[in-house]
Amino acid sequence: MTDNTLLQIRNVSKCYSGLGESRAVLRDVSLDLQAGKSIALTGESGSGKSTLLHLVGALDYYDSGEIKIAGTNLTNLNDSARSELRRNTVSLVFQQFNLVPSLNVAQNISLHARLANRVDQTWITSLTSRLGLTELSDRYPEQLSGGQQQRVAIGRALAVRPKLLLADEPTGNLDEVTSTAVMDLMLNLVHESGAALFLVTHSVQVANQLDRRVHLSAGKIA
Ligand SMILES: Nc1ncnc2c1ncn2[C@@H]1O[C@H](COP(=O)(O)OP(=O)(O)OP(=O)(O)O)[C@@H](O)[C@H]1O
Repeated sequence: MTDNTLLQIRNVSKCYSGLGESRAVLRDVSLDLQAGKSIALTGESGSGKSTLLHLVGALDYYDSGEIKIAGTNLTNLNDSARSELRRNTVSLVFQQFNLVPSLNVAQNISLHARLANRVDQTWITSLTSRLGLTELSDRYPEQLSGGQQQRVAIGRALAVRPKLLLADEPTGNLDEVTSTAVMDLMLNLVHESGAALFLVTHSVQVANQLDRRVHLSAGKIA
């Protein structure tokens, strides 16, 4: 582990059990991600990509191994410490944009920053403008296109200036042209904010835009 290692995954394994059987979904997965760098996680459907992302986002629990984020060990971390990590250090962008329908664009973008009590209005105003959302600030999610909604979700995730941005197929719902534009913007903003990016994608084109590509095959890093 080097000094600027932000995410350290060591020998992580996870099984899902049900109907009397237990199935290994992740086996002995290890990787490091440095601050300011990006990794694309690729692999066939069912290879365990989302499961790994959820473990890193402290949304689920591993059976063995260890995950550390910015020096914090997720093993045995209690629920309130997990929530705090998700509020202050890690942000998530999903394929489904998960915007709050009753809040307008400006309110959605600043939502998590407000909840974390970390509103930096200069950064939020700049983010909103860079994302091309200034003119749309008063609109509600249902009045936006898919690409616009995803840009709001990216703005909301970056508004808190997370150390680690997790993204699960963030452009999976968008057409190719919109996807490329949204990805370019997201990568620029991630780079500018100094965050590390851990992104799940099926797209080789998207993966090639990141610093490194890690391939999962049947729960193991290939
Ligand atoms: N809650 C769960 N209970 C039982 N099995 C699960 C659960 N969640 C996922 N799985 C199984 O674990 C395996 C890995 O799922 P995961 O969603 O991580 O794959 P993925 O690589 O992200 O797939 P995709 O690219 O299709 O989204 C799959 O076989 C899936 O059926």
